[in-house]
This record gives sequence, structure tokens and C-alpha cells, in this order.
Amino acid sequence: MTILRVKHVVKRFGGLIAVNGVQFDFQKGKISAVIGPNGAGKTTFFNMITGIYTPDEGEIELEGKSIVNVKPDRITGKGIARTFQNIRLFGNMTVIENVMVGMHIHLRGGIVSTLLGFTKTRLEEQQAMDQAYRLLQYVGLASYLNENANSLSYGAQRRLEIARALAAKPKVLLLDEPAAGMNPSETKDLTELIRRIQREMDISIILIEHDMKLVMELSDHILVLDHGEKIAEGSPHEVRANPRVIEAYLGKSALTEEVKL
Ligand SMILES: Nc1ncnc2c1ncn2[C@@H]1O[C@H](COP(=O)(O)OP(=O)(O)OP(=O)(O)O)[C@@H](O)[C@H]1O
Repeated sequence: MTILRVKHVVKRFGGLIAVNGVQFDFQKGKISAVIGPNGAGKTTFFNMITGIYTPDEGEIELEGKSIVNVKPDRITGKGIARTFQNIRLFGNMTVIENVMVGMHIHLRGGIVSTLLGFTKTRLEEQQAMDQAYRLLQYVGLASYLNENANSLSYGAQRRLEIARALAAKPKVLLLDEPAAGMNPSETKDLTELIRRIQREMDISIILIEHDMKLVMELSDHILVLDHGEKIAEGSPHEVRANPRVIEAYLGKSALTEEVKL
């Protein structure tokens, strides 16, 4: 079953076509990956799904309803949460406060009144803290709850971003290069965490990732972009064997050699 449908989206920046007529159906409860060489249009594609950019053409539907022209915070409210390629945490806030920020769309008063200091009942506040603590346990950061976010290791900061995104109770979780900058053991832990989120939380996951081992291990479906266009889609097995994919990554000469993607 399709949860998120992207229909022929186009995004231009001046004369450059960053995403050119891409069509893809993301399946409910699955892990999908968007891959492609640098500059292929992956982040622009994510930015259209999350409302940061409006597509120049095309349509994006969450559970059959258009989310084009919906503002990013409202898209989060509708069930799409994300992490960023460059980690975006509140470095001087504590770990648990960062997770609670991700929850505000579900608290009664909303973020504006929360910032002004009135709204939530003590009960709501306590429930939010309990929920944030459970999420920190889930991602393995409960023992750091009162540390400042910027004191965490890089890998831990990436997991904190995931906890914050989960706090919004998403149906779809977009992860933009979650393994970037991680060492092999952190990447292994991350792979397990992503798998657990999919299985235990019934969340559909879409990731952009350059680490092919992680992509091939985790993904049910893969969308391959190059120069803004979809050049392939399919299972890891199909994509790995696709000559257009091999060529896009490694150049034409690679086609004559044995290639490991
Ligand atoms: N805001 C922008 N203004 C102008 N050009 C942009 C903008 N954002 C992206 N581009 C261009 O659009 C193209 C696609 O960029 P995008 O960042 O989406 O690619 P990517 O696949 O995510 O690359 P990477 O793997 O390097 O992160 C690139 O040529 C990029 O320079």
C-alpha cells in the first residue's frame, strides 16, 4: 500500500533543473532509500516532500491527500518528520529538552504559547517528559538526558535527532544521510535502530544515504536519481545489477569491469 506518492515533481533553480519529473510510490511500513551521486537532487527531493520547497510541477500526496503548498510545520503535524544532513539540534539545550521540542505540535497550546511560558498543565508536562524519556531509552541515550546536546558524540547527536523526529509521532520518517560521519560501529548500531523503528513503531522510513552497505542491508525499495531524473528503481538486488546505476556511480568504463555497489 502506498503511503506517500510523488507524481512527476519538478524543481528548478534558475536555469538548473534539480529534480526533473520524478515519480515514485513509497510503500507503507517499508524502508525506502533515495540514492544517487552528489548533486543528483536527493536533498531537493526531500525538501519538496517536507514543504521546504514547493514543486514547480507535479504533486505529492500523503495517504491520498495533497501536501503541496502546505507549510513545513503543518506537514510535520500531518505525519512526516525528518532529520537533516547537517545536524540541527539546539546545542545549548539538554538532550531531553531537544526531544520535547519535537513534541510541541502535539501539545495542546502549540509552540507559540509554549514559548511564551503559558499553556501546558503540569500533567501534560509530566507526560511529555515521560514520553521523551522513553524515546531516549529507545535510541540508547537515556543516561545523557540532562547533558547539553552539543556535548554528545557525533553518532549520539544523530540518534538524538532521530528521537526528536520520533517525538512528533510520524507516519513517515525521512532520514537525510543518517550515517554521515559515523564510524563503523556507530553505523552498525544505527542500522539496527532504523530496523527496530520500522518493525516496532509501524513507521515508513525513507532515507538518503551514501553508505551503500547500509542502504543495501536495510532497504526494501530503492529510488535512484541522477542529474535530477529517476534512472532506476527496485529492490537492492535489482538496483545493484542495473547498468544505468553502475554507470551513474562509476562512469561508463565501470560497465566492463566487475563492480560492487
Ligand atoms: N537552493 C538552491 N539554489 C540553487 N541550486 C540549488 C539549490 N539547492 C540545490 N541546488 C542544486 O540542485 C542540484 C541538486 O542538489 P541536491 O542538494 O538536491 O543534490 P543531492 O543529491 O542531495 O547532493 P548531495 O549528495 O551532494 O547532498 C545541485 O546541482 C545543486 O547545486
